[in-house]
Amino acid sequence: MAVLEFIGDQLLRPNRAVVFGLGAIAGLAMHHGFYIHGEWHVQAPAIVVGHSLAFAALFIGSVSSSFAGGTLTLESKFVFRYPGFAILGYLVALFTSITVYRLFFNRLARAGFAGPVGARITKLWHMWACRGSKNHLVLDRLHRKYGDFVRTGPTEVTVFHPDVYWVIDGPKAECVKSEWYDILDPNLSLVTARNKFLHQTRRRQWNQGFTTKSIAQYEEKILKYVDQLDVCIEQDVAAHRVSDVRNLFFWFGFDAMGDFVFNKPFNMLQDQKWHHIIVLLQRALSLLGPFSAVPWLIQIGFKLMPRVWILKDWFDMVAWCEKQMHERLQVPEDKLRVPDVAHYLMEDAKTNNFRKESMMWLNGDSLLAIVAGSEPTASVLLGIFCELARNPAHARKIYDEIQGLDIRDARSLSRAPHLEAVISEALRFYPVLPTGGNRKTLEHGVTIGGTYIPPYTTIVAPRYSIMRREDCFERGNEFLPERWFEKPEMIRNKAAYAPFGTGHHSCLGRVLATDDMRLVTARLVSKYHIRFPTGEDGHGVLGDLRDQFTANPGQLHLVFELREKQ
Ligand code: HEM
Repeated sequence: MAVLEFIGDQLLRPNRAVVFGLGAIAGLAMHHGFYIHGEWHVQAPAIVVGHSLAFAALFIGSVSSSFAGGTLTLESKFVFRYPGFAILGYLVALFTSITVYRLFFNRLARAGFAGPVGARITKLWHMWACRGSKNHLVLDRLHRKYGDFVRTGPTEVTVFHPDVYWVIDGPKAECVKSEWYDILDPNLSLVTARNKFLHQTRRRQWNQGFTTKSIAQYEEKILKYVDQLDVCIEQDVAAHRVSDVRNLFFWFGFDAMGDFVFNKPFNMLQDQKWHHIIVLLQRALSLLGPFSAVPWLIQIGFKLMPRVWILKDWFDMVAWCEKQMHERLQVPEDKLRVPDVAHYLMEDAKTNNFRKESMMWLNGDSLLAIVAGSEPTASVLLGIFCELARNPAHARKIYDEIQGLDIRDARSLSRAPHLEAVISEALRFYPVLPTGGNRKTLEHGVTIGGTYIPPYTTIVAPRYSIMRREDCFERGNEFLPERWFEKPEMIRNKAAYAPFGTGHHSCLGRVLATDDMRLVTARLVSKYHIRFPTGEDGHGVLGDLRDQFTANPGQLHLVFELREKQ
């Protein structure tokens, strides 16, 4: 059957069925020859551009061939319809093939994993479900509906089984980080390194900045910000003002991080206002709420529309983080009283004569250090103080046990069991990564709690739900620090507890963050009674929490009152 049919002597018109069919064959070939194999998210921008160019070329070719030799050879109404039929055929076949394959034939479909139909077809379903940045609640609902293994994407399973952390991140783990972690491409960073060897090598460099000695040096700096935090609260007390604790803890987190990472505080506690760049950073991070579900869309946005909407904030933030590192590079080392985290990260760049790749690591790691070193601690502190106000008995117990301990020494405070228990419980109840931290199986797949997860499947392990499982934590939906020392039987399965991650990808700032929380909690509890003001019940901290890879908790206002002893 001919592609073009003659009408009259000269004029041609396309055989629509054939043109449509040819397009459809191309669509099926693209799906089965290319897209079905391997990862394409990083190439997504090139795919969009390539397709746009190819479609445009079809139209241009059609127009120019219609006027071959200066005379019209194609019937005019078909000049645009002709390529249109081909493109339609291509797209219909491509998307139908993708849908049918994902619904009935891919590995997860054949293995019979249950999940919402929309999620089985496309992750755009998930993006829409997360438009309010409440992925932790979206997944929690799916858990209740479908059980411990839920298909939440064409090639994604969300696992609520407590063994998941050990399987995906333990010493024998046969998983890598998922596509999400290419978010900083082309920059490199420790947390986003998907290649195990590269990750290990970079982690060794980071480790040098987290030895017992360097942590002790950072803590000395941090004490200054505990003092400043206290001054802010004193001022609120003197003015009979309610304290905006969310602001205070975030300012504390960023000021302390600025100092121990870049030797450069943001002075937010001192000025009692947000630094404009931190506002920008928080706005930029908010795009991770809905878009984390769709790494290919993030790549398209970042690479094709970097100056549009909130994406501009993201790139301004990245540029600013890089600038901090570059400015830090200019500071002579002998000017530093004690080395900061940047000092250790720059070692590699110096050794390699600031080669391009070393600078890419520095750029990516500056963003990692800024985000990881600030917000997580602030958000758990918010949880701790919300619970202390809700149940003053915890504050009373902490107050009693820290008498006789040095509240400016985190090691000394580690001997206060109720304080330790409150921190452990806050890390469980207010997880810093409510759902983030996806991994991907390799060629052999993995087995979790008796269920086989096929090769090349993304595994999501939502801490928010797993750390509340009733079969792992008795009365898991309640904040009960007692389970961590007086009533160990209330912890039924400790495998479910992984606030700092597990194994070789676990948090490097664990000791530092825990010490920060000890120092702040002990200082404020030793000096103040804490209560909710009228109309506040602390509900907003979790209720308004936005899951943007890291948790962004809601507002909290508290009244601090000086203890009589003062
Ligand atoms: C309460 C506070 C914190 C919690 C709960 C926490 C939790 C975590 C978790 C769960 C991960 C794994 C992320 C992933 O798998 O993608 C992680 C990674 C990391 N955290 Fe933290 N974090 C906290 C504070 C800090 C602080 C203060 C720092 C200091 C800079 C820090 C530095 C890092 C780094 C460098 C990594 C990447 C480790 C790697 O990939 O090898 N964290 N954190």
